[in-house]
Amino acid sequence: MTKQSIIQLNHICAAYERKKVLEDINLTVYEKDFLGVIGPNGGGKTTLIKIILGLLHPISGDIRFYHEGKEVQEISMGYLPQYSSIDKKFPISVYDVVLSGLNRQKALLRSFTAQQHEQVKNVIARMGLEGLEKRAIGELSGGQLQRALLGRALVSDPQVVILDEPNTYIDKRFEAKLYSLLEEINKERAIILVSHDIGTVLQNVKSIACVNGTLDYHPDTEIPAEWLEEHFGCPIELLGHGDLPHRVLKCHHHD
Ligand SMILES: Nc1ncnc2c1ncn2[C@@H]1O[C@H](COP(=O)(O)OP(=O)(O)OP(=O)(O)O)[C@@H](O)[C@H]1O
Repeated sequence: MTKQSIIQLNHICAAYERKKVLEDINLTVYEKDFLGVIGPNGGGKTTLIKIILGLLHPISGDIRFYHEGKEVQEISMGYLPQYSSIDKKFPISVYDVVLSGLNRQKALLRSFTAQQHEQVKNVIARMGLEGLEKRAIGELSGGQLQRALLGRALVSDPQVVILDEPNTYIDKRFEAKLYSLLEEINKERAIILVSHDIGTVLQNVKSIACVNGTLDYHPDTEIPAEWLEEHFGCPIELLGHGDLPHRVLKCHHHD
């Protein structure tokens, strides 16, 4: 069976004022894909996500969306932003954070429907946040906040879930659970995962986009060690995941 594309980026260039950040990017995301986006600091990973989400317009190139093989205007996307971009002091409860994930589906000037409130309750239960519905986000642990925001990303039942650096929420206990939850979610929808943590990415994703101004796509998790060394400029620990898990510690010297 051929894989159906859902997102296609063609020759995308992106810039902030005059500074070019992404150059001639081509990328296809497939149905039920699990795409890892890796790359060094400032390489343009978040910019790529902003382009996909429509939050930033490319200076050239185009982005197309597909549903069941047909081109459509847009597809539904859920987004978990970077921890550093969250205003933890914002006075909003867990329930309202999750509910805000349905804003785009709410009819203008209408209240949320009973069914939408039911969706919120179901997601809160799935995220293990029952009992915390009324708690302000500023009073949550990193892991609880992450689950509330993941609930917000999932509540609309989107076709793609995009997670920007989910491992910066600093809750090691939840991390293993997060990845088994993502595996579950991936049975029904595509996931795009941005992360610095190459080992975790390689263990969990199906395909990889290496971003550093330009984009190198790998349809599997075999990334040439040369790319990692050249673009990260520091020793990289690779965690293999064949039949026998193994670690390869790449070591090199700076001049
Ligand atoms: N709003 C902005 N205005 C101007 N420059 C920006 C803006 N956002 C990002 N940049 C610059 O664009 C480049 C790419 O940033 P981006 O956040 O996409 O990289 P990243 O790979 O996600 O980095 P990190 O891993 O640190 O999150 C960086 O040099 C950054 O300083």
